[in-house]
Amino acid sequence: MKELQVALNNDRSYPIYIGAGLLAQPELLTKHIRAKQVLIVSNETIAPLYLAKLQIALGDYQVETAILPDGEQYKTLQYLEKVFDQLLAKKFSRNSTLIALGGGVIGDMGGFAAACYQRGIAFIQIPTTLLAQVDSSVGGKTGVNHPLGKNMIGAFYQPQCVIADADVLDTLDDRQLSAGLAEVIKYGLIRDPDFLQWLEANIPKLLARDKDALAYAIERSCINKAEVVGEDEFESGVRATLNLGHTFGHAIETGSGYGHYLHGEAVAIGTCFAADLSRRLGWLNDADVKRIIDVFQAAKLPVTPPTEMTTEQYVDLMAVDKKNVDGKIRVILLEAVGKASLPVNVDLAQLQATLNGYVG
Ligand SMILES: NC(=O)c1ccc[n+]([C@@H]2O[C@H](COP(=O)([O-])OP(=O)(O)OC[C@H]3O[C@@H](n4cnc5c(N)ncnc54)[C@H](O)[C@@H]3O)[C@@H](O)[C@H]2O)c1
Ligand SMILES: O=C(O)C(=O)C[C@@H](O)[C@H](O)[C@H](O)COP(=O)(O)O
Ligand SMILES: [Zn+2]
Repeated sequence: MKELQVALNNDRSYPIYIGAGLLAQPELLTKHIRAKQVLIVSNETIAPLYLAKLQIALGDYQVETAILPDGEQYKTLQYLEKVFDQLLAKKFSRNSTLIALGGGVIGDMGGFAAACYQRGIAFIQIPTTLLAQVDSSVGGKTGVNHPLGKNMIGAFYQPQCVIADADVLDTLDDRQLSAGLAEVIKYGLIRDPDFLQWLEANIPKLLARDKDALAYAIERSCINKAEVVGEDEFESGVRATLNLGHTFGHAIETGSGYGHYLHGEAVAIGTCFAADLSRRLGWLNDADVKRIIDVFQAAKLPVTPPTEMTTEQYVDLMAVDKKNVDGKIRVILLEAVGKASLPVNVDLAQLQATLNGYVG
């Protein structure tokens, strides 16, 4: 097992445990639980696979469950309410613990529920998708979607620990594995060019679920994420680089209806779009853009946006991005392959012209 640390101020640092068979090691979990009441939040797909293991590990606790329907379209305030209903119905007190057992949707919702319930109860992330193990379970961004914008209601709220058991990825389907690779590739593009090179050589192994390759990709991704979050927990600077591809990606997710495109797929398309904008600014050349498109395609990810949406719809949705300031759309671009910019104001005419090239 590998143990990494997310280093934060005020004693809020926490470990990320990465390895095989971790769900069968109850002490990893129990050493972070302070009192008897534990609520496990999961969904209808994951619970039948892994809930019993956790319940066995927590044999001495009062374990209750909140099982949500599966899908990005349920990452809403309405379904968050189901978690609060259960916490209240079972009379959970302030020293109780919420465990999020699932992918990014469950992690974001569970974390937000924990942040809100009685103004904050302890929270543990047990990520079960590649995307959640390499990105969403680390760093404390929690929240839900709104019909008009992705992750628009939420809080920064850090977990007590993250337990990433690589074995659970065995049951993940290939499309979800590829979606996770989009965020893995992101680290290479924004700050870790050596990792990008490694990925270019090893994506076939990752797609074939080679255990060593996956373990390495998860660890190196978490190292990158932990470093960025440790430097800028609340996104006043460098953390915004983790949003590469997300301004456009979130517009695709919201505009096409949550759940149609997976988050990682939308991020892959959004990153290729950001690469195109970076080329127009003279920061990348044609070969750089091709290299970026190639790496996503090698990971079996889409690279062009849905044409059912219009330029106007895209611009409208990008106008509600959290990085925007004073009504100006701001995006993360690439100054080079392996080096992200901080948020850049985009010229509206150039944005529209670029979008017209894709969607007419
Ligand atoms: N908080 C953050 O920093 C952050 C970072 C990236 C993404 N996100 C959010 O995460 C969400 C995407 O997360 P995701 O890609 O994990 O999607 P997801 O949570 O919807 O999970 C994907 C699918 O895989 C299933 N699943 C999960 N684990 C499984 C397993 N082990 N075996 C079989 N099936 C399994 C789920 O039930 C679901 O159907 C988005 O809402 C995105 O906004 C948040
Ligand atoms: O941790 C971060 O910071 C990220 O931006 C990670 C992203 O991969 C993630 O999708 C995040 O939820 C997007 O954040 P948002 O602030 O744009 O909603
Ligand atoms: Zn993301």
